[in-house]
Amino acid sequence: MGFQEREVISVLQQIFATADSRLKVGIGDDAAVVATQSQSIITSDMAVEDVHFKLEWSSPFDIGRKITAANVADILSMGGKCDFLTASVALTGDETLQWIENLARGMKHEADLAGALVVGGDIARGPKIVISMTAVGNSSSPILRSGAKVGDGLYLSSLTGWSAAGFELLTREISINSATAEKALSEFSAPTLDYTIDFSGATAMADVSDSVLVQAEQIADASGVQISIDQKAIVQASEFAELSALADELKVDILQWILAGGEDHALLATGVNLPGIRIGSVIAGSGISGLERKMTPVSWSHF
Ligand SMILES: Nc1ncnc2c1ncn2[C@@H]1O[C@H](COP(=O)(O)OP(=O)(O)OP(=O)(O)O)[C@@H](O)[C@H]1O
Ligand SMILES: Cc1ncc(C[n+]2csc(CCOP(=O)(O)O)c2C)c(N)n1
Ligand SMILES: [Mg+2]
Repeated sequence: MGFQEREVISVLQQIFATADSRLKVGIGDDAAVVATQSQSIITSDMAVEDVHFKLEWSSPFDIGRKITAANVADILSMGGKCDFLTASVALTGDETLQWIENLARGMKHEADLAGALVVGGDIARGPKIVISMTAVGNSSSPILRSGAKVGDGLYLSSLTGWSAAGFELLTREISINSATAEKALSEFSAPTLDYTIDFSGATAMADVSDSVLVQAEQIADASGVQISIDQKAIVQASEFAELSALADELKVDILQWILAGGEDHALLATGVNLPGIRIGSVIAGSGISGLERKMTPVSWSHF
């Protein structure tokens, strides 16, 4: 074992140090003390070694970014802003102090982008690395999955499928020297969140963790509507051609990546005249429609 627990805490204390006035008591006591808004949004998300990441595929910095992004995205998808994060980490003991430091630096990097503070966490030994984060955010008018209305459009904040493309390159051990392949690998290792998109006018929203199809179905079910996907509109998206070239090279169905791939953490929203990419419509009925029959997309499922 290359480190002591108190050394790790001391490194974390330095990395997450802040003079932000929202934080009253940070790392070092039994719990953090923070100034919350009158209505908070709370969510948790975890990443498990060999299920969400592999040590040979991703740097500790990217693993830290990815788990933080996954948590922050669940706050953004409620129409909220993320304020605080905690990070509970099981380590095997085979890591170096530097590996742990870089994991924390990745968390801090993404937390900074989100305007959030890492205020605490926990460390324990485990048979594999497991990272569980909790995020606390705020919104005076949260956007739920249940608000989609007939007549709304279905919008993506950015084109999905990049993370699935990176995952495919890694699992098939295909090495392609191009900016497109680089982008896919980078989006898999740590997705770029769409912090600037204004979906405040959305009637319903979810972040794409499992897949566009799974999340669209969740919105349809919660809202009591049908969501019709417009495959022709997806083809018009600005990044489609670039991703399509990579899909052709790998001989895969690009719609499998875009509609059934997960972990992009793009925002999927319904509403009228929203920004982003319009990929469908909300109509009367239930479930998902509009897919060409030949396509039977399978999305990620843990069990
Ligand atoms: N172990 C658990 N205990 C209590 N509630 C849970 C547990 N696991 C999930 N939930 C709740 O179930 C709901 C759906 O969770 P799920 O993790 O599928 O959604 P999500 O956070 O959008 O997805 P993702 O984890 O892929 O980001 C959420 O309200 C979540 O809080
Ligand atoms: C090593 C490795 N194998 C497979 C995958 C793919 N993967 C894991 S979880 C998930 C969906 C979201 O899960 P959650 O709902 O838990 O956030 C996907 C697409 C990966 N990232 N790493
Ligand atoms: Mg979510």
